[in-house]
Amino acid sequence: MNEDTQADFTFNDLVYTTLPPDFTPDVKLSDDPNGWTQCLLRRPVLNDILSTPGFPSAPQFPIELCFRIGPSKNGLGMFATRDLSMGDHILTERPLMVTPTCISMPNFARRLAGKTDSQRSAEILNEWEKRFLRPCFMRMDPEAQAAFLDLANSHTQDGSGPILGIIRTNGFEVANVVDPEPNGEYAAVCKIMCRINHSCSPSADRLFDIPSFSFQLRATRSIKEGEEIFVSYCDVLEPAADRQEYLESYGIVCICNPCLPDTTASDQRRLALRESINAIDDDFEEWLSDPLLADDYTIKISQRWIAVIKQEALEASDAYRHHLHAIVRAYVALGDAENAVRYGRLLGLWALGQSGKEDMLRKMQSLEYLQGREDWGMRVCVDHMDA
Ligand SMILES: C[S@@+](CC[C@H](N)C(=O)[O-])C[C@H]1O[C@@H](n2cnc3c(N)ncnc32)[C@H](O)[C@@H]1O
Repeated sequence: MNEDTQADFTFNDLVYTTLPPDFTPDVKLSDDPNGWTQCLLRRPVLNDILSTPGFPSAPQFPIELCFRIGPSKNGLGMFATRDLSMGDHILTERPLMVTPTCISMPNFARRLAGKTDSQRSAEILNEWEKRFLRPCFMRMDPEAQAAFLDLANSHTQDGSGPILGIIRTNGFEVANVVDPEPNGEYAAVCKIMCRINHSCSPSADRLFDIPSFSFQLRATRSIKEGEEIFVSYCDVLEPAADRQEYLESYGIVCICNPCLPDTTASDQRRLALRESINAIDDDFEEWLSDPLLADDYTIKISQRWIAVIKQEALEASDAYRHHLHAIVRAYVALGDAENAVRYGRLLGLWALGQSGKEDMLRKMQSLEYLQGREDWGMRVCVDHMDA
């Protein structure tokens, strides 16, 4: 890549840029094993990224290769090549491209007056491709362009150009790169991570680390050698019909287990699970202040919900974190060292899977930390027969 194609250029408030910045002449994308990302960003977002503490830093890679990409029920997919446990690091990857999911075109909109809906839609898609996405694509190294064009495209019949079609099929939300204004989300396309298929009971999750400008993929539950690894493209606690509506943008008719008819029982479990989160704090306060309630009152409640989470294979969902935390909090309040550490470790592994950071795991499985909390031993154990 040479300096001409590396230099930033702006279009209205949008900036075409290469991250992390590197202006070394004659350096090719393939010369750096971590690669670069071609980005189209609004100026405030770019400024936020550039001023993030630690940016730019080298990505942290897994110790060994533990997956392969191969044929699946849904085109290519990712498969484990060894047994994996919750929190295990599967992949680190810098995206090929990051672009906004929504672009306002106020001047262009005037040209659409008097056209039919389908004409308007075709012209908007064409403008988006030509004016906004193609310049970003043209900044890529030829190898990156080839890898990008090799990705799946489920939008070949709806008027999307090839670049937009590939972004719509593969784009993963970059959760922590967001404009302050409405519709300010961004989508990232990666060479390897975009081969992972969707499941409404996923086994892995991805997180984006701004300082290294890379995704990390981690297991959210045990995965057996040879098993396909899935992430979720949607909110897994939504009912099946709502999930399906969202998944249509990826060109997916989901056929994973919880989406197979009849979905009523699974929908009810997921809805109840979502609502269970709201009751956790009230149950805990009630338990703390009522010595007549059994010592394991809130623990049993959360354990029952964790059984539902396992039944639906939803360990990746936030509901798992909430219920693990509720159990840790109860054991801490009871001053039960063995169980506080046991569940603290599970909570730490969950957090590792979501954040890629080991410090939470170290903290949550440390008895010293748990005993140092102000709520340690807070609930006075009473003999219920005498109470
Ligand atoms: C991000 S790509 C995943 C990798 C893709 N299978 C490939 O061959 O490159 C998304 C596409 O994979 C397919 N896909 C992924 N998950 C699916 C699922 N649960 N059900 C049906 N199709 C799925 C759809 O064609 C979707 O448009």
